[in-house]
Amino acid sequence: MTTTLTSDDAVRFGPGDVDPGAGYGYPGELAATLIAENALQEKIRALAAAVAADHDSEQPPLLVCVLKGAVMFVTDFARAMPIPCELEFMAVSSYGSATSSSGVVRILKDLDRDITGRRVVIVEDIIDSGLTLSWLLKNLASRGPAAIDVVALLRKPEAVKVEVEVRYIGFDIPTDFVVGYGLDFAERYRDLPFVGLLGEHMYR
Ligand SMILES: O=P(O)(O)OC[C@H]1O[C@H](OP(=O)(O)OP(=O)(O)O)[C@H](O)[C@@H]1O
Ligand SMILES: Nc1nc2[nH]cnc2c(=O)[nH]1
Repeated sequence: MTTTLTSDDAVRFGPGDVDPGAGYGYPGELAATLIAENALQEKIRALAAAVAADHDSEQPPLLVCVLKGAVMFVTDFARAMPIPCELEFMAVSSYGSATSSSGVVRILKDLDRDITGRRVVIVEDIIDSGLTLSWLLKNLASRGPAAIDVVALLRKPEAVKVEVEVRYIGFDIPTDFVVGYGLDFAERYRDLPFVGLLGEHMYR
């Protein structure tokens, strides 16, 4: 289910090449496409089928979307699920406007309801250091759910500082800072429909 990508899978472009960020108002800001829109959507359908196969419609999963990064993922994921699911949102932040985790997770918005006895599926865009997810798992586990699983679109295996048990992972990717499809740099680029690499001149 997990596709492993290396730096060689990044489609880099230079002067004279088509710049995929240009059509979205970001000309000259990206260095490469890492995961194209169709590859993302195909993977999301596979992840939704795998999660649905482990649940039954009698006890619909409660998807907990981790804002803001997972917002694009959860909307496509929920619509690809062949069984009913319910949605909740939680906003946490450990990055602020930086490109590495501060390690301090803050709740910016909590869940709106009790999750006691529910089968929770945390929907995350990316596991980088693993600090956010490990904190979130402990926090939600203390609220008495029947089960907690995690579906993450992206993971950076070489950056992980805290090992976390994750059942469903879309892509293992290199450690480069990625943007697009919900992932930002200083709130920009979330609106891109693909995952790309930011040009180094944009943040160094
Ligand atoms: O594994 P980690 O190193 O903890 O990184 C992963 C977290 O970082 C991002 O959130 P961020 O704090 O940037 O907030 P955002 O989703 O609102 O952009 C991302 O959405 C994950 O939640
Ligand atoms: N935009 C973005 N946010 C992150 N949060 C943790 N890792 C990343 C990353 O590579 N890109």
